Amino acid sequence: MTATLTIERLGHRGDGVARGPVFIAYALPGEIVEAEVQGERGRLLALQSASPDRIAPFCPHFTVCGGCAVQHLAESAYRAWKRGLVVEALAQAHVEAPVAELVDAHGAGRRRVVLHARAGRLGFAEARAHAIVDLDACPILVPALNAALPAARALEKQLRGLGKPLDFALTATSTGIDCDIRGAGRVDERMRLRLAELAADFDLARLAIHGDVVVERRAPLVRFGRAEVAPPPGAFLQATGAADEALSALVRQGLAGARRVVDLFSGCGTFALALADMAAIEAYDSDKPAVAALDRAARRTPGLKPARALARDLFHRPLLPDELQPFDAAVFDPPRVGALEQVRRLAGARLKRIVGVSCNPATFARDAAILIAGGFRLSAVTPVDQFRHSAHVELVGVFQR
Ligand SMILES: C[S@@+](CC[C@H](N)C(=O)[O-])C[C@H]1O[C@@H](n2cnc3c(N)ncnc32)[C@H](O)[C@@H]1O
Repeated sequence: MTATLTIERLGHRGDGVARGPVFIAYALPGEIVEAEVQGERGRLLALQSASPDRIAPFCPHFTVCGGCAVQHLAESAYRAWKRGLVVEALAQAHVEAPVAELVDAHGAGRRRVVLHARAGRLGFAEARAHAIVDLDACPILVPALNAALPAARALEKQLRGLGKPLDFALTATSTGIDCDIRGAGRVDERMRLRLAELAADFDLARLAIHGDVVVERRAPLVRFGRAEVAPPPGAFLQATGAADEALSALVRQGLAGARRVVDLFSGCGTFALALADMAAIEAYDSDKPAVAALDRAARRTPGLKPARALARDLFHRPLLPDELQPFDAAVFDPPRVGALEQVRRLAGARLKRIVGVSCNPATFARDAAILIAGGFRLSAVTPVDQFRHSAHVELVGVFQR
C-alpha cells in the first residue's frame, strides 16, 4: 500500500521512523514522504518535503550498497543522532551518566574490511539483500585498501572455479596488506602456489586461507603504544587507526595512576600494550593466536612494565573475585553480546576503577547497571565514531568507587 507519512525520528539503524512505527530507510526526521508500506517497513518512493538537514551523499552506491546507512544527513544532526544512540541505551537501562560529545574517529578511513565475492562480483552486500554491489572503490576505506581491490579480484578470479561464495578479510598494516580468504575450504598445492604468485604480483604482505598462511612475504605489523604486533590472519583490530588511538587515549586517561591492570577481552593487545608503559598488565582473551601475538610483542618491546597474556574463555570461565584481587584496575572490551558473566565477577571484586569499551551501547548499559549495583559510579561515557555513516557506535565508560 502507498502512504504519505511524516517522519518523527531517526531509528537506531538509521531508518526514518513514522508513527506506527513504520521504518523507512533514507528518510529523515521532519520529512513528509510517500512510501510503499508493508507491515513495519516502508520503501521511500518520493519526498514531499525534504529536511533542511538533508545533504547529497558522497558515494554513488549509497542506498544500494549495505555498507553505509547514513550519508544523507548534515554533520551536526548526524553527530547528535549517534550520540543519542548511547544516551538512549543508557536511559533504557536506567543508567545515569554524563555522556560527552561524539569523538570522530574515522581518520583516514577503515583499515580493515571484509569483502564478499559471488559470481565475479566483489564488494559489500546490498542493503537488505544478498546480492553483491560490485565495487571499484569505496570512499570509506583507507587508500591502501582501495589499492588492494585489484589483488582481491585477481585472487577471486583464480578461485572462481571452486564455485564457492568467498569472503576476503583485508587489513592494511604498516608493512602492507594482510589478506585472509574465507569460504574456499582446502585447496591443492598447485592452487596455493598460484595464489602465492599472485600475492607476490600484488606485493601483499601475507596471504592466508581460513587463517592458514599460504605465504608471508613480510610480517604484517600494527603498532600499539610502543609495541609492534604481528596480528594473526583475520584477527580482531579496531576498524580505524584513529579509533585505535582515540579509544586507547580514553582508556589510558580512565586508568591513569593504576599500577596493576587486567585487560579482559584483550585481542592482540590494543589496550594492554598501550597501557604497558604505565602499569603492569595481565591480558585475557579466548583467541589463542591473538594472545600469543600480544605476548610475543610484549616480550620483544624493551622498557615496558611486566605484561603477560593468557588464553581463557571469559564467558564460561570469567576471572573470579579472588583472581581479580591483585589488580587495582580493569579494562574490558567484549564482543557485541557484552560481558555479563565477567562483569558480575568484577562487581563482586575489590577493584576501584574499571574502564569498559563497547561496540554495543545496549549490552554496555546492561553491564553498567550490574557494576553500579555493585557500588560503582559511571563517571564518564564517551561515544566514539569509528564506523562513520553506519549505525554502529563505539563507547568508553569509566567506572569508579
Ligand atoms: C571487541 S574485541 C576487543 C579486542 C581488543 N580489546 C582490541 O581492542 O583490539 C572482542 C574480543 O573478545 C574476544 N572474545 C570473544 N569471545 C570471548 C570469550 N568467550 N572469552 C574471551 N574472549 C573472547 C575476541 O577474541 C576479541 O578479541
